Amino acid sequence: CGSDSSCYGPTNTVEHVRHVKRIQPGVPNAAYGPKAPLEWGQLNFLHTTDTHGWLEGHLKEQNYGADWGDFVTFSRRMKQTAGNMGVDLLLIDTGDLHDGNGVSDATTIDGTDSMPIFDEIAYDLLTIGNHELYVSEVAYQMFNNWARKWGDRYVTSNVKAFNQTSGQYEYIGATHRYFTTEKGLRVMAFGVLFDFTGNSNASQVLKAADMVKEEWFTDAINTCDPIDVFVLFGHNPVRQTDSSNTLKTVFNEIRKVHPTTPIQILGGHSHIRDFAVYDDNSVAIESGRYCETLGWMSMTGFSSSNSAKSPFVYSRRYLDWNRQTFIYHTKQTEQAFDYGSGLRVTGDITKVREDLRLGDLYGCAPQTYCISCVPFDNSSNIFPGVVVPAVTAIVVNKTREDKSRLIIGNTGAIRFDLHQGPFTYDDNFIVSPFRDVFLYIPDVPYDLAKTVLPKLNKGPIAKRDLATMPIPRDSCTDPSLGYLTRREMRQSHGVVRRQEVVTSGYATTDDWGTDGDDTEHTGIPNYSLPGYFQAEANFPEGKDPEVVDLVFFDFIESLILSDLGANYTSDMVSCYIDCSFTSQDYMLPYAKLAWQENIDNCPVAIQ
Ligand SMILES: Nc1ccn([C@@H]2O[C@H](COP(=O)(O)O)[C@@H](O)[C@H]2O)c(=O)n1
Ligand SMILES: [Zn+2]
Ligand SMILES: [Zn+2]
Repeated sequence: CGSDSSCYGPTNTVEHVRHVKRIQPGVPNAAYGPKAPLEWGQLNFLHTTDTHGWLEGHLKEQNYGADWGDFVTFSRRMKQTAGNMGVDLLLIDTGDLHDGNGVSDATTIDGTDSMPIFDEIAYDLLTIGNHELYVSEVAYQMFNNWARKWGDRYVTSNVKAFNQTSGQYEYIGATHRYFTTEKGLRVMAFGVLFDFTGNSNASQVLKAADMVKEEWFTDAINTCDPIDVFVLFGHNPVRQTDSSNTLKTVFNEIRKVHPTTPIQILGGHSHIRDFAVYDDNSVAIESGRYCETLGWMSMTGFSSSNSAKSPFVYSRRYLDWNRQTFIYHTKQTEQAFDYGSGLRVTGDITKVREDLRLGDLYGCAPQTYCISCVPFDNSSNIFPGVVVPAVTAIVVNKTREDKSRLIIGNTGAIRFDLHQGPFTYDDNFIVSPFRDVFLYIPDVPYDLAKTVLPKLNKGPIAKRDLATMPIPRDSCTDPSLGYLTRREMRQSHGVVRRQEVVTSGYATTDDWGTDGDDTEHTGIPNYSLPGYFQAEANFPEGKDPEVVDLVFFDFIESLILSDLGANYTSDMVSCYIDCSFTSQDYMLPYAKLAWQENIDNCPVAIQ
């Protein structure tokens, strides 16, 4: 076919517009909650991304209090609405399913108990995130179990896994998916990961620039089968932030062959709400993180024969992940909303939480400590407030406890704010989910060791995405008295009470301005933070030590060695406490050590 336009089906016609048109949102509702009904189009999208195991919802933040069971009900009701309206609704996920919550991370292999909970969502398309590829066992779980189960709906256009039987790297999911929607739109979908290099050797990530040269890809974009719309979805920020972003590479290749066919883009990875206009016939949405946001996008402009009638009109909306939102947009009441399927999933999550003992209490945090709602050196910041004292007190090799030590970590290892009140087994994973081993080099001259942190913070970050991300919460809290069980917590915030106030939360600015948030919020402070933190432990009083044990996460070993210079090599590095002592293991002992006051009557702070 090549570039002969006759062979790639319907194309846009006539009216070419300079600016991508949008459906005007309705009049805002003054009361707290969603501002107006969603603007449905002919083709609609619900988008999840970077859920990172938060299937239980946010137990301490009522604005994100829905759980995955509520989402099951919502997605089913929305599919039915689409059916009743005679339009299409696609459900899409763009990866990072693990690392961030006890539901996904408290099992020996991440995801063992959380992945089955995804079963009840009828996703049309899913793709892989970098967090499915750090650990070989997890990559194989995706390859051997979930890719098989999801079939051609799991599209991993540039990610392969090593098949131990064939001895070859093979695509984990499908390279692409060509399908026809219920209403007859012919869709060609590609699912691309950014140019990720931190994967274990169980997988192989093809650079997008190479992927687009693969025969299957050129065949797919030059196919004689008609294509009404491309869906380009991937674990990739929708805005070109750095050279590892691959969406634009693929977009450009599609455009060479299909200059005006609509390309709907869905992204993730940088954990923000965002929307970008690529060209007159292409827009892109990114839908936040951690089951805080559900993304909505719609488009209209296909003729009755499905040919594109430019200009298309689009809408986008970022929905807060709570039952009030779900109930409002399905025109239900609190009493009538639930489906048995959703309630069963809620029950499954409760069972997983009980089996894994995620509610076990380890301490009572005296206040809230956040990652970026206050400056990095503020005592309410989680680094000086919790992480530095915790690693100082707990990360100690008993045989070397008399030595001075510098402990260095990447700030990206801390994933979420720590809320005042009960600190549970679950909170350990919420704050520090990774299994990054504490390594060390003994007796490094202090004059050299002390140069490492400044060098790290000047150099490239072991990718710290959170620095640019808004944290949607107040630093002040409103503790209600008494310790609540999970069920009580859930009941107390399952429905956000309507108040005549605008609460704090995401206030997003994107290519279309500031009206994308479904519920208006006042916004929250978001201070930037360095890529790395450091704790000084057991230093002599009033003077510098001669040498220190330099302790660090294995995740940043290569950076540390390069900053120490050529005299330091990996054979000088060993496990500090033992090779199973990781970043999952210091917060619980610290909570036991530092936060026992009020433990029997620990007030829950639900924001
Ligand atoms: N073992 C690990 C793995 C990752 N990180 C941090 O997570 C960041 C990536 O997270 P996304 O959700 O944005 O994909 C990575 O840049 C590291 O900061 C880690 O610390 N340890
Ligand atoms: Zn992520
Ligand atoms: Zn990611």
